Amino acid sequence: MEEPDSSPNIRVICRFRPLNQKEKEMGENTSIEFCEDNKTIIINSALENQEPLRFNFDHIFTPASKQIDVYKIAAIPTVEAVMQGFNGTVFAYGQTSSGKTFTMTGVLSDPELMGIIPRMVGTVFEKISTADASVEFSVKVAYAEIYMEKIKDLLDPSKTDLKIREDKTRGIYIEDLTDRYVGSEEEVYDLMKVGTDNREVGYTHMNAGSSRSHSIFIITITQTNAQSFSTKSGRLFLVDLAGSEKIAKTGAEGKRLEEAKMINKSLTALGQVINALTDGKSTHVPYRDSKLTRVLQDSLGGNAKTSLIITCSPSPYNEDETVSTLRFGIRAKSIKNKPKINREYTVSELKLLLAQAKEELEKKEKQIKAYTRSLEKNNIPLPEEDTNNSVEEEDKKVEVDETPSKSAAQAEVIEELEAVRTELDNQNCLVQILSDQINKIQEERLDWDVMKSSLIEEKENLEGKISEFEKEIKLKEASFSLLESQNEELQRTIQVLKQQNYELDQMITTKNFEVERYLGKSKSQEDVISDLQGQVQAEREKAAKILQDFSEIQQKLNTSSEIVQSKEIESLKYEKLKELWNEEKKSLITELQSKVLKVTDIRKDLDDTRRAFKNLQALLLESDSQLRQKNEQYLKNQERLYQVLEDMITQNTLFKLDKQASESKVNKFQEKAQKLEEEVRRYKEKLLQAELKLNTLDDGRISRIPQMKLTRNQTAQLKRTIKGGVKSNLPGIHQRYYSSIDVAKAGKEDN
Ligand SMILES: Nc1ncnc2c1ncn2[C@@H]1O[C@H](COP(=O)(O)OP(=O)(O)OP(=O)(O)O)[C@@H](O)[C@H]1O
Repeated sequence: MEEPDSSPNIRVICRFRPLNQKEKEMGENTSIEFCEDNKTIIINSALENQEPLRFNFDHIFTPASKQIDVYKIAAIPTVEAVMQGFNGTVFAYGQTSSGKTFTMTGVLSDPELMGIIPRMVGTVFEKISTADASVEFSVKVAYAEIYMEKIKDLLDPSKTDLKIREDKTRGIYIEDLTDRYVGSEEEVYDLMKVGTDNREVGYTHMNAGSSRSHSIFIITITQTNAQSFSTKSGRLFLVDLAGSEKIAKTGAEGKRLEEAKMINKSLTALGQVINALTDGKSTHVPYRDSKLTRVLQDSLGGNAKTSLIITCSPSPYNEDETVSTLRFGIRAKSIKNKPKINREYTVSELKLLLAQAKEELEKKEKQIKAYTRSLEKNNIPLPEEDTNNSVEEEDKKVEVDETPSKSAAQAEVIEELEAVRTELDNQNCLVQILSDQINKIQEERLDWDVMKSSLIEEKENLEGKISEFEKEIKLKEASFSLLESQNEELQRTIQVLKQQNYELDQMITTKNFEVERYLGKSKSQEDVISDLQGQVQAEREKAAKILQDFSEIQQKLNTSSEIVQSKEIESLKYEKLKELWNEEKKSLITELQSKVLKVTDIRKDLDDTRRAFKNLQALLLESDSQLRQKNEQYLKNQERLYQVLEDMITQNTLFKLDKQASESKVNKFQEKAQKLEEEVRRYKEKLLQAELKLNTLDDGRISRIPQMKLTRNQTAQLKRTIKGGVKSNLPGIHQRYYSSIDVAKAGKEDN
């Protein structure tokens, strides 16, 4: 068994067809050199001065390759992946008449020449027949074509302009496209025949049976495990593109010309999508530029494992087209897809997810409680719970979210829960950072408060000291002015005493002069002189007394001047001290003001932080209530799922009963059919005998019995399942000859 492809890249396989009759007539030389590694080719151009071109692909098939080999390499990994629940695409691209339809469909009636599509169908049913009996499969088939930019349903040609839609569970799909349940490969071949007959095919100068449309054959395989009810669903896209052509070369005109233009336009859009996906700089991929690229959106860069088969002609006559096809393949090789298994969860898987979610919820609740405690510890009030919160709205939202697939809804809820959880984690982190900050700020604030009160105390002390100083200064100023006035008084007294001293000196001098004059004039006057001398003596004593008083006053005056001087020095010192203190006071006031400003800032910060903290708390509570609501919703969903499970079990039992009844009916019908066949055989024998008789009697007047033309029954489409390990009841393609459903172009001759 081939291993499914694990690379996300598109696999590109190149196939060269043999030279056709027309090409052989132009010469059998080929410019293609196939290397032994089966991955490289060199094109030795017929043009002069043209360097050989080298191309490398995942595999290259020579013109001698067999259909089975192409199938093994190009398609088996894809069908394996589809059976595992991946989406898979195989599409063929190439010049007109290069062998796309031969590779994709081939000759249905010939086991050797049949192409990829019938072989894949065979593999699907083979895999179902060997699968575990506990797995139930349903296989659906749809067939569409894009012709002149319109999508036509090939299984119901009345649907001619179908629309492309996209949704979460189905991805990109064609709306209203007939999807038929099939139970065997033969049923699929029948539908292929119906579709191929409805396809736009026409004669061109290059290909007598040229496909004028892009065809898309879709097989959807859904597997349900009957025990766990888990489902996987893989969609297989098998695309046969219309061939690109040079209009001048194909000589298209009229309707063919219009078709060719439209084909080339959509292939150009395909090239542009591939360029945008691979050039590494495009921000937009123009999938919507054509129906083809929109339908192939998941296959190109999306959810699918894709193989591209590029088909080429080996003739030098088609060298340009071959090189351009090879370049297309090289570009497509670097497209990276994102394939994933399309599955739905089982009840037990959902239960496990629910248990995990509950565990998460409990963890969150514990965290919330811890935060609430820490908030209370920090004296931060808890915001009031908003009980009016729109539970109804949330319920509605969940209901709307409930898409057709329950598992998708569960997955979405889980995803949302996960998102809420991450958000909560982030918020908790923030809350932690903020509460740390708040604690730090509160500590700082306490320090500031202590500092502030010590500063205020210091300020008050200083102010007290200042007023004491001022009082002292006032006292000293008063005593100083008193001293000054005393000083002035003393000065005045000194002046008076000096004046008196001077007058006394004058008087003594005058008296002395008189005495000397008197002594010189007469001795008799000695008595008078001694009297006068006594007077002088008395006057002298008086003067001496006055002088003594004066020197005492002088002394006093000196001491008071000294006192005044020392007072003056003291006053100067005090002035200096006052000045210094004023400066210090100023700087202290400035410092105090800046500290007060800082405290205000901190208070503001604290208020902001508190506000942010409150908001976070609100968010936390909101998230908490959302989580609780989600949990409730989960439980509701779980109940609903149990209900669905019970319904399904009941249905299953009913189905089994129905099946038994149907089987017995079928047996009865088969018995009846056998009897009828027996009767028909008898009638045929009788008829033959009668014809023989008639022939002997025939005179030419008896007309022939008209032949009955059988038409295929259009059965109503009920879901049909095939049990794993059960072989389809019709013979396989290898045992049956399909003369009536050969592909229109099978074995046709080229022009
Ligand atoms: N590998 C091959 N071996 C033998 N015959 C082939 C091979 N590939 C193509 N042919 C024949 O070449 C002819 C053209 O092939 P086909 O119709 O598959 O081309 P195409 O690419 O689908 O053309 P268009 O784009 O015009 O529909 C057919 O008759 C087909 O049988």
